[in-house]
Amino acid sequence: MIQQEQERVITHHTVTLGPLTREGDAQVELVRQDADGTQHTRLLRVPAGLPGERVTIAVEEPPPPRSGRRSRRWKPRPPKVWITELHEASQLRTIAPCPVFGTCGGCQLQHMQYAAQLEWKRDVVRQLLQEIGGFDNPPLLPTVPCDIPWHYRNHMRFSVNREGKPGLTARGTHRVLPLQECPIAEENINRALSILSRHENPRPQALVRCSAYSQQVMIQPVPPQEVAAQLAESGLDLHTETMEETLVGATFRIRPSSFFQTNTAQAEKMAQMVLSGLLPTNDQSNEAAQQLTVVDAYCGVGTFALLLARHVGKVIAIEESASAIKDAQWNMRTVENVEILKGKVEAMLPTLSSRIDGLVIDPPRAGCQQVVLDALIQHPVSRIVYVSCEPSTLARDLNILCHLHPVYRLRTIQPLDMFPQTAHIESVAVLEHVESGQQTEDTIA
Ligand SMILES: C[S@@+](CC[C@H](N)C(=O)[O-])C[C@H]1O[C@@H](n2cnc3c(N)ncnc32)[C@H](O)[C@@H]1O
Repeated sequence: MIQQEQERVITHHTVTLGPLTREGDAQVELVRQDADGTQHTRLLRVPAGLPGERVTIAVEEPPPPRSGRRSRRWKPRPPKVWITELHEASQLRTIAPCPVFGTCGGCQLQHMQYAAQLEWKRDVVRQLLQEIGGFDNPPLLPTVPCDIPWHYRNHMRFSVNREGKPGLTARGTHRVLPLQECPIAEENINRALSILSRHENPRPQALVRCSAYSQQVMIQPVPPQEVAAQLAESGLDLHTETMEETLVGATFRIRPSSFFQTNTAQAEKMAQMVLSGLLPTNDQSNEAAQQLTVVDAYCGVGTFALLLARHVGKVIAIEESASAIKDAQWNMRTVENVEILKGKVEAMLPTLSSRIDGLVIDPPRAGCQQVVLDALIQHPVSRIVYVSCEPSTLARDLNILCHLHPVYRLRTIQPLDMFPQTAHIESVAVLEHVESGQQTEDTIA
């Protein structure tokens, strides 16, 4: 069936959905036959679908470029696809609570039962470790669940539309869906959002951060007095330049542009995983830990550095962002055994790796640069905890450290669900140095 509205060309197809892509969409192959019998197969991604489901989908072709406006950088957009009818639902399906789920670019998995999300994330990590990492049987532990997989985000960056209303953008577009609440944002962010959405906000964005343990919220740009008064009336403690968050009993100061883990409850579990991955566990463990020098590479505001400093002899923390460094210096102001280095990990770590006992490394999605991996291969470190927000680059780096140069053994790898309802996957891998001649078989410790 073809429906034409002005320039919109929409076709409908009844199909059975295939596996989920890494981005959390269901794949489907559409086969079209030409008059001469030639078959054309087209791979489409269906948001809010699940493997095995029988559905009717609508496919809207992207508009052609306006004549004369085609630049050299123009690329055809993928078609917009959505489910119009669900004929046979998967047993893993649940009702997505958000009215804009499927259209909004924020979440991809609200329609999937939470236990199935955890299992899917583990399977993705396993597959990437096998295909990219070269691990036949990786020591993969179950995904650590988020105890309450809703209202967990302590940081939202809302886009603001022409009318000044904040919201999130629709998938694959810059179109703002104005929102008064979001089911994955912390309740205090939603409270602030509902107030902001009654006013005209400056474009292009409104950043809202909150604490999981207090009424502090930080909003940028700084709201005008009238809005600030309404925020205060609703019980929120408005901060504009810095705010504080608590993690494993320590207080961290955070500026608007500094990185801080987005899910405070899961960050607590992650911090414990980092500590148990790096600290010795024998009878003399306290004394032994006091002898260690460890590096916190890509340290942000110093989360792991501050917690490690309670246990080890010395921590060296490396970070390039000026804003995060200022926060880290404040966070570590009373701690004497942490040295904070401002600069790039790729410039600093090679000068340090020969004299350290442990390393926690938490790079951005792109993973570690080759020069960082080279330094860890040339001067092996006894224990490494690699925290990753992108399992494909983690698998690539583990392949280099454990197989291409078999210097480390992968002891454990564990996904940790930092981002429920979305396709983002965080993992923590623990590596240990293998002396030459020892076997490098991967183990679950
Ligand atoms: C994923 S965050 C980790 C932060 C910290 N470990 C935490 O748990 O809060 C990555 C951090 O690395 C910093 N960064 C990115 N590239 C860097 C580089 N080449 N050298 C040093 N720091 C970098 C970013 O500014 C950011 O603070």
